[in-house]
Amino acid sequence: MAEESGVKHRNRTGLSCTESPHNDGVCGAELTSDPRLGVSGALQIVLSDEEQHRFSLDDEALERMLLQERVKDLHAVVLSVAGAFRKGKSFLLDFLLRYMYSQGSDAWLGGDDEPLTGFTWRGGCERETTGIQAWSHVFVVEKPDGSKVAVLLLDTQGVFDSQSTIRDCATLFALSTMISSVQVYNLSQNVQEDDLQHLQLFTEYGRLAMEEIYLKPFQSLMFLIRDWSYPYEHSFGLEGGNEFLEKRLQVKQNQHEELQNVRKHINSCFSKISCFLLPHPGLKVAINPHFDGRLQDIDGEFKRELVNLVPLLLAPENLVEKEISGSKVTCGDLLQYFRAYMKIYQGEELPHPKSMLQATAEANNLAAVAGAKELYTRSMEQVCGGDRPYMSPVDLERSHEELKQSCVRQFCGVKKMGGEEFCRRYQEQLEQEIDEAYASFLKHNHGKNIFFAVRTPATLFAVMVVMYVSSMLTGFLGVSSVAVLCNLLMGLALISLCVWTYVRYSGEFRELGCFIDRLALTLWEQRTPRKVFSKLFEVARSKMSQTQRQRRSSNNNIKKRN
Ligand SMILES: Nc1nc2c(ncn2[C@@H]2O[C@H](COP(=O)(O)OP(=O)(O)OP(=O)(O)O)[C@@H](O)[C@H]2O)c(=O)[nH]1
Ligand SMILES: [Mg+2]
Repeated sequence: MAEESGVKHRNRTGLSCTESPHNDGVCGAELTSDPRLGVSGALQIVLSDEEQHRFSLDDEALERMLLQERVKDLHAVVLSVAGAFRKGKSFLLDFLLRYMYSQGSDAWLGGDDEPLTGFTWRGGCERETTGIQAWSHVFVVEKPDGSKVAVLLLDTQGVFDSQSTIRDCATLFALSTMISSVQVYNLSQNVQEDDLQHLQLFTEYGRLAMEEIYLKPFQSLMFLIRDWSYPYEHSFGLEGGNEFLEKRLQVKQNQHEELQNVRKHINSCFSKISCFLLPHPGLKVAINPHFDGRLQDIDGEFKRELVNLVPLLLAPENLVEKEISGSKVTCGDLLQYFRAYMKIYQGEELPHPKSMLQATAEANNLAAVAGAKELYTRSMEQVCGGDRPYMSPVDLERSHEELKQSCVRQFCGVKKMGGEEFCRRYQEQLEQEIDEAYASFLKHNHGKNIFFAVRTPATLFAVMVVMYVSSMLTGFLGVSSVAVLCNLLMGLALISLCVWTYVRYSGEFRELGCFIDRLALTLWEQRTPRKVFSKLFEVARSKMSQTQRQRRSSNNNIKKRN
């Protein structure tokens, strides 16, 4: 009977989606036997990978649902319910389904002893819904102006369950907010400051993923406060809710900047914000493990307010069509947006939202790293900065080691959050950054060495001298081809020297200057002039012996002829 700690309410028929003509051709749905709901069901459109903490789109199921002939060209109205887990989101959505299926009947709430079915809901403390589910039946509704719209209902994974990271929660909340035209933010008892802070974080994560930032990136947000216990201050329903929310979201002059920013952010994100205060549904709903959603077990006050709430969201005159960049979106377009947004969240280009402690600990540690590194750079500038003369590398290394140690001591001395293990990672980062800075100081110091400064012109000059002597020698020995080659190389060295001087003087064509420097360095390190010279000498010697041999044989021939 009981699954985990509560009874699941979904009533599967076991029918396959292809067996019925009434199921909109959508597969993957959990089918229900409720005659009101037909054989439609909850369709898992965003699947969550528990281990990898990744989400994926069931593209095929979504395509079959949104590209049905009867809805694909209709403007979409998307209503989603999101918020903390175990707060009655799926339960509420099942009443929304009853309303949609009743087609305007006043008795839409149903009979007293009918179990509540649709999106799976249950009692207990463990989470139920995962990823994002859509009701497989897309409702076609005619608005008072005669236009037809397609209404989609989305149920989302509750945030802050014990298995999801902040990033998972932010991804699902942001995705559902970006896709929906009405987002119901389901809260319990009150609007706490952390509820607002999380809404700020999640909507900012959504805004980041949108290609262009519009003045108001999202449409309608309704704070739905369940188990409202203060009707004597703000009455149940929309009016009391709006009064209450206006007070909560008010930006006051004497408010701390942090509080002001949260409020300004939320106000700036949504075109319309409202609030509805819903009473407690009664103890049977909250704690009876056998409660299956029958109206007879629900408090009258709750039912009265439910009758006011649901038409506010779904009555034809109140339906809000989904708009992206100012134009209304059809079901067909919605599929493309869903795919595009999902891809962004699957990629790695967005920053990862973190828990408050982790973000604060990171900020603490990064600030301490920056402070310690600045101390190192400043001190090293005094030791071997731009205007200081060349310093012996041994002394420089000694200064570096001393400063590094004192900077690490400073880093360890700063009070930081996150614990020892966490801080050690940042200490390692600091040490690495200091070593990199040292490498650059070392290079700079090296550049001040007079010998280093003249290395390129000295090498080129040496090449010129060697080539000059070689060309004289080989010319004298009669190996004119080698002499010409030597002259050519001497000319090239001279041109390189001129170019290098010009680059150093003007600061232009620096790539060319670097190339000449690298060439000179290679010659310098390999002692190539010496090698070239010995090679030339060898070539000249072999040429000489060859000409001597030729001369000898021609002399012999002459002698023979005589
Ligand atoms: N206190 C209280 N409980 C409610 C309310 N509405 C539904 N419940 C109960 O809350 C429990 C959880 O309902 P669900 O609809 O499964 O909750 P959920 O938010 O979808 O939970 P997850 O899918 O795990 O995120 C059920 O036992 C409902 O009977 C409400 O307004 N107040
Ligand atoms: Mg649920």
